[in-house]
Amino acid sequence: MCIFCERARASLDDPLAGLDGVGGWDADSSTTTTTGGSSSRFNRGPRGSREATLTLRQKREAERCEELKRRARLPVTVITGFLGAGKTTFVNHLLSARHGRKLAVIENEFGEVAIDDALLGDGGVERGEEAQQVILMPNGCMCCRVRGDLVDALKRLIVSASERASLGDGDAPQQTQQEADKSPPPPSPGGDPLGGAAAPAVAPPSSEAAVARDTATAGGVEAAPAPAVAGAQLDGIILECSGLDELAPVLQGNGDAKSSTPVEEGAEEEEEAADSSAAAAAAATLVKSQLALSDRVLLNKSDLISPAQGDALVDAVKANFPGAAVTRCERGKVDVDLVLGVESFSLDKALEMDKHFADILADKKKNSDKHDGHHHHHRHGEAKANTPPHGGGEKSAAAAASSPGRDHRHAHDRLGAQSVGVEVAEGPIDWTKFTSWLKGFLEKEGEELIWRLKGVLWTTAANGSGAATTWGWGAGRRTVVQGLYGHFESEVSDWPAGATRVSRMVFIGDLSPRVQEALRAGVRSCVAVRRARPPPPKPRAIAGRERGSGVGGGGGGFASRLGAVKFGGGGNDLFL
Ligand SMILES: Nc1nc2c(ncn2[C@@H]2O[C@H](COP(=O)(O)OP(=O)(O)OP(=O)(O)O)[C@@H](O)[C@H]2O)c(=O)[nH]1
Repeated sequence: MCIFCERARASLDDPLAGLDGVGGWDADSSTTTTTGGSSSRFNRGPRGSREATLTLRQKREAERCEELKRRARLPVTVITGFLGAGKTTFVNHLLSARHGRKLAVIENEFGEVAIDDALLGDGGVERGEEAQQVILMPNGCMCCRVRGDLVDALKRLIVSASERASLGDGDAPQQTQQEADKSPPPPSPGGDPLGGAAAPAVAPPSSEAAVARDTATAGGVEAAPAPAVAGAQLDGIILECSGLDELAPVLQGNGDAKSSTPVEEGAEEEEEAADSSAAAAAAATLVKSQLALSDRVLLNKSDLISPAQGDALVDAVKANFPGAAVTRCERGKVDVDLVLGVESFSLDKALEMDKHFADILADKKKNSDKHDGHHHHHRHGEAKANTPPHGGGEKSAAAAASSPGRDHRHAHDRLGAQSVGVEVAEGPIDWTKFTSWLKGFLEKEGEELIWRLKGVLWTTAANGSGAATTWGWGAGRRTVVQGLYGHFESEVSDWPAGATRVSRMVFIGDLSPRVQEALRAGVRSCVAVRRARPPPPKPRAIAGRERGSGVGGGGGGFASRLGAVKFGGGGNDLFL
């Protein structure tokens, strides 16, 4: 707060204090003094009804300071939900809807290779009129590994918003609080990736997207102390989907029935069964903990269930989590006012969360020297290095009223998910080959192995036309692949002008090292074979009409003309 504001505040708290020497205060009578030609009256009426009047300049300063404070309040919305629940789809809805806010998305990408950023924002979202911004926080759990990054990102957004506010906004017309709440800070100059186009929002981590999309968020961060922000104990939104058969028991309270059982070393089958049980229990815990912290619950993919199932699920959520507003939707399409700027942050929940963090730290310390007792989640000696830190939502686990004492690591680890990322830039993927390989792989290895796959592929031009790979790659297509549990779909479009062609795929699931390697090799094996360009057509007799048109006159000219039209000027230019 600036010196003027401090004095102004002090004077309003106690008119006898502060402001001395600034405007002049006659303690004994209602007098007016003048400073620098500006009116500076501090009228003292009957005791207790004093009224201070600031100079225009002082008022400006104070207003500016308040403005700065107000603008620094950047609401943050955390979006979380399980793999494939529809978080990215929802964030894209937020980004493209016309709501008058500018949003930044802080996204915790779960996986070795970033995909979600390509699916958000510039990656093909039809944007609304407001500039948007996506900030990536690769591969981490919001509550542990990337917590510091999240705090940093939010701080920078706040600072950048404050800086913008201080740049000449003092003379701007005053907004109503409501307008101000909806009005994002203006872009800052210079293309600063954080301060540039947009104000903040947080996007989901891939799996539990905190968008803080657990991965996702949008909206604002209160200028709260960093730990509070980092805890993502802000507005929680869960996007849950159509897996109602599985979810309903969880919500009914018996989803934890298959809790972990002690596993004996060497009992392979039992261990696998326990793994599966533990994963189910961990998933249940995760869902419950996310729900416990959420103020808004979006039941997405309602198109995939019957109305009766939808009713049952809504009832179950309401019965178990009465604090949450439940909305059914398809493709995340809800009124944005339902989820942005609701300011539903709960201090109680936050405090509980802080306790949870303290527990985690203590637990971490206690176990640092011990062999991990949860050996069943990294079975068959799998390397742990690649185990994704699943779940910003587990941080909520301890905060979940139902299970405050849960071990944070349980939910992380028992999910037992690994991710494999593949990036290929040498050439486009032969789409026909890729689909055939993927189908074969899932048949052979089992569909349940891969929980989630997603990618943006540079595919041969043939994709979409059904034709086999041609001798030239052409411009290639941009193919978005989305898959859940053995089902996958694709969407083909053209690459935006100037975009770098590259293929990126991520697979998430119960992936042993062998399977991980097979997935990497499999994708790479689908790179299109670059065929030699066929020789130009032989010179042939030109029909009279053609000759008359001036196209002919020589076989070389014809071929050259053809090349220019179809292949961009002839030569071996196979890469248009
Ligand atoms: N039928 C149907 N499909 C949907 C709906 N919402 C999203 N999807 C599809 O579900 C798949 C996953 O959606 P995403 O938005 O990528 O899910 P996510 O939660 O971000 O997934 P992760 O990246 O794994 O965390 C995509 O193929 C979407 O097109 C919906 O309401 N109905």
